[in-house]
Amino acid sequence: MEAGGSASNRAQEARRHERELREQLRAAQQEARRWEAASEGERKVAAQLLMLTRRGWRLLVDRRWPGTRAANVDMLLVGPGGVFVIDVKNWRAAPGAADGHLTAGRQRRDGEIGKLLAVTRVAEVALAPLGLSPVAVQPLMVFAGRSFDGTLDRVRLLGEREVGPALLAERTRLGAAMVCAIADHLEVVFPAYEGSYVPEEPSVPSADSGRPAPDGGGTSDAASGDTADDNALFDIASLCDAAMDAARRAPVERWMTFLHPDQVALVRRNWSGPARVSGPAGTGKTVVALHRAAHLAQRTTGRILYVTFASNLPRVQGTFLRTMAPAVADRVEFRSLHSWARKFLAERGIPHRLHGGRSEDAFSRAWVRCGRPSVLAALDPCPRYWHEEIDCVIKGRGITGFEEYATLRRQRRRAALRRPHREAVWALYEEYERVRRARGVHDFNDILSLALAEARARPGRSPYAAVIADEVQDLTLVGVRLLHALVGDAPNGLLLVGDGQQAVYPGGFRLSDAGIDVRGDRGQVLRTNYRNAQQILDAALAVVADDAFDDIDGTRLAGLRDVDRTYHGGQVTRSVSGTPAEHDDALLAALRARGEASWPDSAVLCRSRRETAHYQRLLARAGIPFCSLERYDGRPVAAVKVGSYRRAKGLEFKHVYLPDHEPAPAMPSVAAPVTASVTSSGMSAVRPSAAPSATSTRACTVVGDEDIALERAELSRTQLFVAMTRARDSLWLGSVARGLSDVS
Ligand SMILES: Nc1ncnc2c1ncn2[C@@H]1O[C@H](COP(=O)(O)OP(=O)(O)OP(=O)(O)O)[C@@H](O)[C@H]1O
Repeated sequence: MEAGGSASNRAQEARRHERELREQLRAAQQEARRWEAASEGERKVAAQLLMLTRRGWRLLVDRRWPGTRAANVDMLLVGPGGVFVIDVKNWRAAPGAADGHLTAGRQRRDGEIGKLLAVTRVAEVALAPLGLSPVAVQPLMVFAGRSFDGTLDRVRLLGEREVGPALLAERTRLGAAMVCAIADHLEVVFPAYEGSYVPEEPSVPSADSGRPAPDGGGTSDAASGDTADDNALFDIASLCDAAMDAARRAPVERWMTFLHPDQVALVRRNWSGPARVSGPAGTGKTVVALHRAAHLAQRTTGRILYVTFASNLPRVQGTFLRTMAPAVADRVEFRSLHSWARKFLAERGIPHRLHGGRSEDAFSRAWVRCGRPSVLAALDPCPRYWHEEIDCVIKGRGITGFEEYATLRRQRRRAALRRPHREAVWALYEEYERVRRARGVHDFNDILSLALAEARARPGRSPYAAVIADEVQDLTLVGVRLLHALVGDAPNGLLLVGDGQQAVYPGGFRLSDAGIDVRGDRGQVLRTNYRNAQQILDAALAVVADDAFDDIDGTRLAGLRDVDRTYHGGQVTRSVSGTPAEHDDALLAALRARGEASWPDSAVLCRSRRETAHYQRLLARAGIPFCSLERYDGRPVAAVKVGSYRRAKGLEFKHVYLPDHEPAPAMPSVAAPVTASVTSSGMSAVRPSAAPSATSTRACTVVGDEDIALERAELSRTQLFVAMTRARDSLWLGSVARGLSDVS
């Protein structure tokens, strides 16, 4: 009964909508008939656009092009869907768009595209001070008397029938007040011609309305002599569909259209060589990088490569770009660095065999033979530290000779290794390489080194006009060298985006080590946090306040950074439980208390993969829908996201829950043992005392060297800081009072 009732309500609503659209289109057609100087085809285009003006859009017709003597802009249209710079073509011959060329019959008309792009740029510049990103200003060519739907460069090409529905279906970008402000601004920048052909006063509809287009070139129904009412019937159906499509889709997020004018300036900047954008968490670095990618794609015909270290982030960022700049989305390639390198090697026919598991196993064997019996075990008996030393320091930096390693200043590594230690590390490294090669497998570092060697040996013509690396602090030196090799020092070629304070992997590098110079205006710092409510940012900064860090540009920065806050308030909840079981109950209670509606905007973030699996099981048992961050692609999904701190990099959520969040203890003497207890449901809840690294699932509790313990503690504080700064509105911090759980 209820379902039937709502279906009938929907049908009534659809009929009301249809009546409204029919009236709006009929009125627009009557008004368009008064455009005496226009051809019939142009009037039909105008009717479609005038119909939009009855739905909150503003249309400016026949405007002067500033800076030119005689050139004009056919139309500027501003509405919920953004700003459109419109050129109307009333060609006798049929338009075509193939192989990158615009044609009218057999004639090339590429100059028309160039002209439209040039005037669109003028509009972009004019709107930049209002904070409008170039992605929201779109060039549109409309063919009177034609049916057409295509794209060339970034220019949308539409026929007169397609234009109304296409614009109506655009997702909402601008509110009514902004539409007004932008249109007012454009009216000043693009002044009207005197004697513009839109009459001020309504006049009697002309007798010839509805006649076939005078150019006779139309092949579509539009030029076939339909009456206005027939046209209305035809158009109404597609307009209705488009309006319903648009209503179904949520508005485009504000940051996809508006930026701070300083951000727009970075997006549009001309850099003479490699550049870097840095800044604390949440200051809009990724937002700038995505707009920059779209902007460069709009400016060039080449492809843009956008890479990160994390494998899940490219999917999310690709979804964002498709939403904010669909016209250029297919020219921006989102990839994790390793997946890109493997594709590159395959394309170049370079044999490779990546096998993480067998490589791990090769290291374990090397450790047993060469590491455990050496001086290294006295410094840190846990092989993980030494595995990281090989991964992040030796192979990550592409070091192939001992002497280079012997004198290396090891970034972000605290333990002072004397020569005998370094000799022992080198012996371990050589043994690992020997075993790995014997097994015929490559590790992740090998993939990047092979790709770098190939890129340098056969540079060829880069398929990329530009390369953008996000979260660059997590790449290795070899990784950054590889990206640099793709575009070199070309103007606007390489953009590195990231924040040294958020480095969640050991080791590190300086850009100068990679031969990359970003001095002067090519190194830009963002300082305004747009993401985190103040309480959350303060709590997160307190965690790393005492941890000064080396940035990749070689400067040393204090942990407590100067950040301008835009978002006050927020909620930080600390929950301390007596046992792991009580802790997990508290997490479920907190999730339930905030309510089901909040779950799609919530994330439970965990220190390790093992803990992630534990909390996924917990939510599954509690009947709370969840989605693994490994699979999340940025599209709305009605489930709580669950994943590790590392998988959450670059992402954000309204509500973040960090169960068992305490960072690793700072001193070896207080290193906590692995704790295990049995919950009331009989489930074993095992929690390692520190966040295990990706290279080992075992948690190390025995630490020999104080500096190594301090380094580990610092890294785990950084990881916690990154996880905390994923929260926009609320942050839940759960912990177990260890003393209590140990005796239970
Ligand atoms: N100009 C702006 N106006 C309003 N919100 C903005 C603006 N710029 C960015 N934001 C918002 O700030 C949030 C953080 O942006 P972004 O993810 O780009 O920051 P980030 O510096 O890359 O963060 P992190 O380093 O922590 O990953 C985004 O959700 C976006 O909504």
